[in-house]
Amino acid sequence: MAGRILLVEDDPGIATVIVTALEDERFEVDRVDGIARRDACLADKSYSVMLTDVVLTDGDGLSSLGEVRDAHPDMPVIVLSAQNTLDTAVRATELAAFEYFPKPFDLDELVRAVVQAAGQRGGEGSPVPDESGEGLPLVGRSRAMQGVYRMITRVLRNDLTVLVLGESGTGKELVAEAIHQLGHRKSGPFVAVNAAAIPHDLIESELFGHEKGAFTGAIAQAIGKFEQANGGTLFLDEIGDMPLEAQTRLLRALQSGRIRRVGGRQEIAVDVRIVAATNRDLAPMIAAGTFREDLFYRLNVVPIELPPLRERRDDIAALARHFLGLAVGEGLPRRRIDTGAVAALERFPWRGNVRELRNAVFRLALIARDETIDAETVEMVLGSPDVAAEVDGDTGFAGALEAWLRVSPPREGQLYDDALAEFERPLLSHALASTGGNQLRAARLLGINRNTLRKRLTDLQIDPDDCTRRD
Ligand SMILES: Nc1ncnc2c1ncn2[C@@H]1O[C@H](COP(=O)(O)OP(=O)(O)OP(=O)(O)O)[C@@H](O)[C@H]1O
Repeated sequence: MAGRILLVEDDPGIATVIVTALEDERFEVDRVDGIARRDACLADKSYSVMLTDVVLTDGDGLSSLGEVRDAHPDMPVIVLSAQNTLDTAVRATELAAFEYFPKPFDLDELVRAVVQAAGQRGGEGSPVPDESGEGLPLVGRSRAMQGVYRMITRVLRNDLTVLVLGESGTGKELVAEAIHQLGHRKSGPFVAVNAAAIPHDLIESELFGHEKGAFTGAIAQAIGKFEQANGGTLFLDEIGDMPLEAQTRLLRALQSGRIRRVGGRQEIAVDVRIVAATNRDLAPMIAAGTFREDLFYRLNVVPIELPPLRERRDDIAALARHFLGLAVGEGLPRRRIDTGAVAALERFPWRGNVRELRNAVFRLALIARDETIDAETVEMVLGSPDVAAEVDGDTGFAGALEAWLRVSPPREGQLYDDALAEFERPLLSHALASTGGNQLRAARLLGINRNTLRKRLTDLQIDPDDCTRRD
């Protein structure tokens, strides 16, 4: 049995259709037509999910939903209603209903939501099931991930633009794939484009395509990612790395639903669902003028934030076992992991998040001497988790560089100069401040020629007087 469902529905026709569909999915369904019988059932048995209509023979199904939720906080509730008013939807959502289905609804979608809700409640398998009911490779049942799954379910039946946020390696691309595979566009293409991996001058042609002869090297017409994704989902990864001109064209395409190939005249209508992702903090980039605010609002319709792995350590055990399974598929020896090893893995900082954990587990599977990986093996292969955590706290220059890169997208061909200038500016200011503005002494302290210092101050537009005043 996939789970026990309580259906509160007074329309016998609708009830029969729902019961049959759920029984086909191996659910056991108790059907009642009013609030009194509902409460009797809830007092008697435990249910995986409750489905309820709003207008019932003996009252308003929503009015007492609050008490039901308080008495059964783990039971997801799906509200079905013919009253397709915003008010009903808002009331249902305020009562923390798992999903709200306005009638008439698509039966397949309802069944899928029930399967999903039953899975979230703690049944076996992944909380985000795919069409066949098999789990998608999104592992983890931490509270933080439950919030992510909940958001995913909210966007499956619509085309709202989703912005997936989170550090590198947290699973943003996996979330985009899940939205596509579980959503109503699943029969269409899923096309991913990584703005950080494409040279800046080619991004527009990559996204929108180009006509023959549009630029040197455009020897034939090319179809861009937007057109390739027509009818499906376009995943715009590392959106924070997109140059400003391309951002402008992207915004225009999103606003109009039409694109124009580079060098082309014709506007082409495209029907794509956009899921964008970034590991950058876009707010300071917007403030610095490197990311368009209007594009941000256009993309940030439904933000889904993936927490870093260190904030959901209770997922590490399940992820480690999942990756040991994948390792076998990659031809590595079959291994098990004991609780001591899991406890050790839970203490690492995992700056590289799930990706880093996956690589570490693969390494463990490869190098471990015994069939069972224990804490000692973890330490031998990956080093001490406590030392790693300590080093991690002391981020030093590397940490500062990372923080700076997060807000300043590298300018093609300029990164070295930009980063050195960024570092040199406070260094020269510090040297001047600590020598009371005396350039000769500052040059000696730095170990550089006085003329060099003067030239660098001019190049970097540093006023020596400012440095002494500030100190
Ligand atoms: N919840 C998860 N369950 C199983 N595997 C996961 C999960 N999250 C991430 N992974 C795996 O970790 C790796 C990194 O995930 P993914 O590429 O989706 O991260 P990302 O956030 O898009 O990274 P980046 O920002 O660097 O592009 C992939 O191999 C992915 O399959």
